[in-house]
Amino acid sequence: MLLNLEMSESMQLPAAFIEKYTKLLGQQAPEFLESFNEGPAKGFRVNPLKAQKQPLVHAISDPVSYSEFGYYGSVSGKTVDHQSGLIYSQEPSAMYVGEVAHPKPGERVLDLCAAPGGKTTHLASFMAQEGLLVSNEINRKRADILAENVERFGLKNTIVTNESPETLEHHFPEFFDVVVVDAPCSGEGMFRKDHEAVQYWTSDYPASCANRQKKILASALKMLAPGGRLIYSTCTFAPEEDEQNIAWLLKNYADLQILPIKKYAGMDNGRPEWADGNPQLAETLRIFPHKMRGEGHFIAQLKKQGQVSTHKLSKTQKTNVTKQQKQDWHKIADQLLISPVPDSRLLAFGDYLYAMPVELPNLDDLQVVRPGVNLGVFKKNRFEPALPLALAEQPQDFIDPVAVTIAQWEKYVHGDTFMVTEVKSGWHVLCYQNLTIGFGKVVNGVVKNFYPKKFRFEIKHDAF
Ligand SMILES: C[S@@+](CC[C@H](N)C(=O)[O-])C[C@H]1O[C@@H](n2cnc3c(N)ncnc32)[C@H](O)[C@@H]1O
Repeated sequence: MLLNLEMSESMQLPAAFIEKYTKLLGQQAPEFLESFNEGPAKGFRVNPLKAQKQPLVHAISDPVSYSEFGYYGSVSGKTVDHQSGLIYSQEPSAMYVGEVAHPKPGERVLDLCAAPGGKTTHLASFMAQEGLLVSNEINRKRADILAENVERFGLKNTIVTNESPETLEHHFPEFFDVVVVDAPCSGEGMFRKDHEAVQYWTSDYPASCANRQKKILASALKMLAPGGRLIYSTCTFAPEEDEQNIAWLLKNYADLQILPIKKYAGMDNGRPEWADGNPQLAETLRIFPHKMRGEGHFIAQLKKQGQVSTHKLSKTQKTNVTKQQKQDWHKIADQLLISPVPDSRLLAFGDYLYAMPVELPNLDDLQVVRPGVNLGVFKKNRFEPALPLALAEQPQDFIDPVAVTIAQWEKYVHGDTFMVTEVKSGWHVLCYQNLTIGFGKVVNGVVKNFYPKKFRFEIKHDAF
């Protein structure tokens, strides 16, 4: 018999790290340092944008008190909950960033350092598919993963860009109501999850991260509209990257003020004495792993003075599809969808067709990974619908959805064909219970499989 036990190995922390936090934390230091020998806290959020309101496989018996959508527990990627985008795996203390940001439907939101998408999917959970969420990631490979997670979550109001903050600032001057900077950091709060992260740590690392963070923050502020909010977070304990960066902002930007953050049991105030002593820094927030079930986070919320503008866009992105492309799309869309997206929001990117968010700014000269929902691909004289369209809509939005059993779902995600009865030939969305899972093309009772090869997996059933 094999026992699957999750062991936590004792961690070798750098001597300089131990010395630093012993000085900073005083009496609390032993408990803090000891917490690195425990296993990491795990959690997930449930996607409120899906018609299915509760996970079908994952238990939601252990809610995270400060998060509307969060639960403790690990996620299995090989489940219908995960494949359909109903759940997103996220370390519990990271969930408080999205809660603090809590954008409203209709707002313009920027997630500046967004991959792999934990905060983006959380922000979108509050936005009810309205307004605009620009989810940006500087690293191309990570931006692709971000786009996959955005698509799995089914986000219609979100575009994914792959830009540096310096480039982005020229496109969106004073544009956003909410800007989230979940900054690249020294990652001390990742040590338990990723033991290798310890190897990168040196005593100068936090200071070099802080320099990079200041540059990112300067760009972020150029994009923040008057009256808008900046949410800054890190998953590190280093004061250089946390309170000291906020002290720097307050000194250098007279139009910024700190907004208080609600603190739940176990959460700490920021430490003014770890920066320049400005008492307002106590309004920032710290989550420590020895005080809460989480890996640790720092969060600050700031407001830019001024009146919220009326949001007039000088130039919006116009549709660019040809008459032929429109015809090819409608041939399929009119059979599949109860209300296909208006033609004015169709955008062709090479052979791919996207549905743009409403009121999308002009995207010329930007590296865009995903300008909206990928509706499908133009093939020779025909259009093939794509998985992101299935995941962005709910079963009731489709004409003739096909209900599959769990055994058929397993075949689908493995890339196999399967049989259905009394289903008209042609394209259909496939649903397991109240979840859309993808498209299939039915030909004489056989469902041809169009689940993308890169996402396929096998469910192994234990033999008795
Ligand atoms: C802490 S991670 C973001 C995690 C993400 N917000 C989430 O919740 O899933 C920081 C991100 O910043 C990106 N990054 C690195 N250097 C950057 C820079 N100079 N400007 C902007 N982003 C940067 C990294 O590639 C990384 O994906």
